Amino acid sequence: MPVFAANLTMMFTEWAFLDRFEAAAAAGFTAVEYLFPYEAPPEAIGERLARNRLEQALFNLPPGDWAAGERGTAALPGRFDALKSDVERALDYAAATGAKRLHLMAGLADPSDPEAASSYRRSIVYAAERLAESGIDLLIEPINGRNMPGYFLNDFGAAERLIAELGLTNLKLQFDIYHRQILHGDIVMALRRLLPMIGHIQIASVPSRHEPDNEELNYPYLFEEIDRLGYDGLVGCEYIPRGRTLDGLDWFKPFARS
Ligand SMILES: O=C(O)C(=O)[C@H](O)CO
Ligand SMILES: [Mg+2]
Repeated sequence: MPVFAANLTMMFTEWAFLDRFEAAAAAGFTAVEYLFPYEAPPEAIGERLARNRLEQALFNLPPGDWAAGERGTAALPGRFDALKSDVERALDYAAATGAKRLHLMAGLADPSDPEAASSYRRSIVYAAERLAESGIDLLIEPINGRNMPGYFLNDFGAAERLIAELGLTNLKLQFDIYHRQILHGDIVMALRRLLPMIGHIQIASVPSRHEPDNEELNYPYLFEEIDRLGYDGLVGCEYIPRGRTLDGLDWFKPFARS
């Protein structure tokens, strides 16, 4: 059975961030992910993880000025020095939480801009090589333009080619099924073909990005396929609960830690 990670940025928002760890564990999750941990001390997060016997699945490297609309800086020329310190900051949190995969966001840039493409490659190579020293994988994730207009990495084919071309053993694909369906569809055949480079999977309903129990995707079938493929990573629940988080967890009951 897939091992699911509660996304504490989008789920359990009825609680303060540091209290979400206990709420997720009480609901039966054995792992968590979130977008950004940086507003809490790393040791406080590490303590919550240990106290609640939770695995830290993933978080994002610092994304630039999120409040100002930035969505990562890796593809933004002139931001390389800041990216290097962002990598160090993320590594501090990875050390405190035991995270073994970090997601590097590209930023808002034109995919056909050679300067952006060059900055993106440079950032990825630097970050991947630095993370490799700690046995951590670097993930890149294609994101659809409806959710993130202008995002640089907006195509699974481009991500696949870049990962293959760079040949970095710890550079992996963050396969968000929600984005895959919106961008390209053909989810199962893509899971089968890209499995060797998949470092993390995420789920949500399409088109509303709610619990994986409704709308256009057949998640019970997809969970069985993930098992058939022998995927041994984690599945991040990156969805917006329709109502209260706990009221929307019927889909999760067969997978919950008792
Ligand atoms: O947008 C997504 O799907 C992600 O997973 C990013 O990490 C956060 O925007
Ligand atoms: Mg995602």
